[in-house]
Amino acid sequence: MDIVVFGAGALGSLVGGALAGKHAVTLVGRDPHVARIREDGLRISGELDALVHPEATTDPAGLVADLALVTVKAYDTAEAAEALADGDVDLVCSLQNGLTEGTLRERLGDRVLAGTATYGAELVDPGHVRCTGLGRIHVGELDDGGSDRAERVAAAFRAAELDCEADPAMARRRWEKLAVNAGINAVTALAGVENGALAGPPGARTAERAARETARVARAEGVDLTDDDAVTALRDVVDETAANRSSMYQDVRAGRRTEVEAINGAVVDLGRANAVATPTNGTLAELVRTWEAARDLRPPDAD
Ligand SMILES: NC(=O)c1ccc[n+]([C@@H]2O[C@H](COP(=O)([O-])OP(=O)(O)OC[C@H]3O[C@@H](n4cnc5c(N)ncnc54)[C@H](O)[C@@H]3O)[C@@H](O)[C@H]2O)c1
Ligand SMILES: CC(C)(CO)[C@@H](O)C(=O)[O-]
Repeated sequence: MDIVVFGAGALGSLVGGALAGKHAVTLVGRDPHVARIREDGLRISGELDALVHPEATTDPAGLVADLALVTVKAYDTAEAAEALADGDVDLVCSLQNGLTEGTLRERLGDRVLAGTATYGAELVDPGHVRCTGLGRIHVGELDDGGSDRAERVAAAFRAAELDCEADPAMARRRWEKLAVNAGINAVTALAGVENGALAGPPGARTAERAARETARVARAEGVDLTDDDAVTALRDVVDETAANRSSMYQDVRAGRRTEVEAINGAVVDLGRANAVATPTNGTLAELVRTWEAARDLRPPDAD
């Protein structure tokens, strides 16, 4: 399978590098990471160990592939969609956090599949990505139901020894992951703590309120996710990733823009559209925005 990975950062390099052992993979990213891959190959260390030589480019024009994986940060999704629309890709699958498939579908139509990834990846140096945790990838139709194309994508991932399954209930899975991110990411980023700090009060209270709010919005959007489902998923991830720093915590520590708009912000926006109150998500979003604004990390048109 010819695969383009659009957004060769931590997750894109890990997944794209793993796929490169079995498929024709082109990583689309930026220098110096791309330059080093072109020179010396891509080193994968940590829970996975490989040295692979995928194609790598900084040029997003004219991409042709059977499958394009989108692994840019949520706030770069529209740009990725534009670039892919100018190319010739048969299928697109996001592995991003947050609700980004709508932005992709606006530009790319029904070529877009939904995806979630719980592998942990960290870019160590240009040309070197570390797998910080094995996980699972789920792919499927945005509007639920199984499909041959989702099964084909999952089989391609499994052929490269990635843990992947096609999920006929991706809407529920995407919202469950959103509830987990809405609960963990902002609280750990603002409090400066690893995920395990949310195993009990006081952090658990705020995290679980945010997760319950997200479940209520999910149900208003027609997705069958109970408050208990959301809290159980949150508690399981807190337990499984107790020693991890969430991606938003890592972004804040590095002084980078966060994905708060695609996580807590998206919950608030969709809550408003469905007349569902989301006070905890609203407060978390405003606090992270305050941090971003103090460092000029917010886009000029942001409210
Ligand atoms: N890192 C993880 O462990 C992990 C796990 C699960 C989900 N995710 C999600 O995956 C997504 C990516 O996360 P990440 O940690 O890999 O972020 P990252 O910042 O390491 O990678 C994104 C990469 O995309 C590149 N990029 C953005 N726009 C581009 C463009 N127009 N052309 C070329 N390159 C472009 C950036 O330069 C960057 O290297 C996020 O939504 C994140 O929440 C990450
Ligand atoms: C599941 C998760 C919250 C674990 O840290 C991860 O999605 C992240 O860090 O964004």
